[in-house]
Amino acid sequence: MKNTEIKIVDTTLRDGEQTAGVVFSKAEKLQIARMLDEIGVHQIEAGIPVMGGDEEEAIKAIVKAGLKASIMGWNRAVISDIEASLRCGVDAVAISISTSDIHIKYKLKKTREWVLESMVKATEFAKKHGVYISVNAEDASRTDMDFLLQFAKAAKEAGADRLRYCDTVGIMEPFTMYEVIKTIIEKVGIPVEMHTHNDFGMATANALAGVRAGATYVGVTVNGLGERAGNAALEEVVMALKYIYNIDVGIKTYKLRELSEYVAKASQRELPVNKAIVGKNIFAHESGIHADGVIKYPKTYEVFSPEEVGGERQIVIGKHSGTHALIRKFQEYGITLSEEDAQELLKKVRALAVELKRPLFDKELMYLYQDYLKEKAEKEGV
Ligand SMILES: CC(=O)SCCNC(=O)CCNC(=O)[C@H](O)C(C)(C)COP(=O)(O)OP(=O)(O)OC[C@H]1O[C@@H](n2cnc3c(N)ncnc32)[C@H](O)[C@@H]1OP(=O)(O)O
Ligand SMILES: O=C(O)CCC(=O)C(=O)O
Repeated sequence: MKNTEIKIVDTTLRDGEQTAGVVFSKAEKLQIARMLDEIGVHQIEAGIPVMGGDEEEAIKAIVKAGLKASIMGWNRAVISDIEASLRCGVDAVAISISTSDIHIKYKLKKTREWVLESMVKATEFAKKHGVYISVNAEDASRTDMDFLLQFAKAAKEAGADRLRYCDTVGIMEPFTMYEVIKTIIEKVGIPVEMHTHNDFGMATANALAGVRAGATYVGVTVNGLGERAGNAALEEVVMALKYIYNIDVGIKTYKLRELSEYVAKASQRELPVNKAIVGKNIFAHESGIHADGVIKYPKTYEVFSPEEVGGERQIVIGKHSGTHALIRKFQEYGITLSEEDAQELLKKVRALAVELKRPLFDKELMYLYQDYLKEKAEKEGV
């Protein structure tokens, strides 16, 4: 597949900020938009203009920043929402409406006909104003397939440039996702964006399944922020496309860690140390067999190098270490350990790591080494 075919649509500033309790300041929104633009995302969903106030000001500031990325405003299928987007000067609008019967009946309290009519009216209105249009089928994954196809066809006829398939409650799994997206593309012939949620931990897998079926846009958020369990994470999707599907979407991946750390701080949602791709510990190796392998040839236990995502490798000395890692650690300090010294010292390392319930700092290793030398000298009667 050609690399340029898949486009990344980032919604950190819309769905990401909808994470319960998260608020970005206007300055943070602008800075995140700049960083997203800098790493090369195709489109930034900047927020919800109809909210007015700070949100509207932030979106206007992002538009004025003159970024390379397309700037999208999110809207309900409501004309006044779209008018608010147009006032912000965005070049793209998302027009969203629920398509599942459960949403239509219990949330909107309307009918399928009303949904079609509202979407078509809103799309035709936006089309007249010359903006790019994504029509979003909210709760698409719980929507009757015949109705979803009818909705997608009507969106295309009304002038939509793409359909956003929303797995709103994260209920899909990759095998079904593949079939559904393939059917939409074959039967309607409209470009599809994947918008997946992580309620069952499958947001990234579902997004990839959609790409495999022919979707050409992937909606993501930095660090997987978003409603409830969040959305497919930008860093995961980009790296998985590259290393699992061999699709390079042209993102400057060496800046991912910096972006993730900024968003973690601005959102006050700390990055777990084992967070895929950008966690602090994902290139940390303690186990003897792993550390030995990585010292000899990093690809034995690393799919890509830490530098590629702005991270760094650490060889951690702790309970599970082996002699190869220990010898190498002491080499960093100009100390050559014999095999026998390393074996003996390792016993002390293990005992102390168990006592402290953590790996050891370099300073602690040096103290252990000094103790070991003293004991050895005493034994030898020196
Ligand atoms: C799955 C998602 O992420 S959808 C995006 C969700 N994001 C947000 O809600 C964040 C921003 N939201 C807001 O600021 C407000 O909810 C606003 C400005 C959009 C609307 O505010 P209010 O007018 O006060 O309405 P409120 O939010 O309480 O209720 C939503 C109304 O929109 C209707 N609605 C919901 N979705 C849609 C839609 N896609 N298209 C048309 N109408 C919709 C609801 O049925 C309800 O209408 P009702 O008043 O006739 O019952
Ligand atoms: O993206 C949309 O327009 C729908 C709202 C959403 O975020 C979702 O359904 O998950």
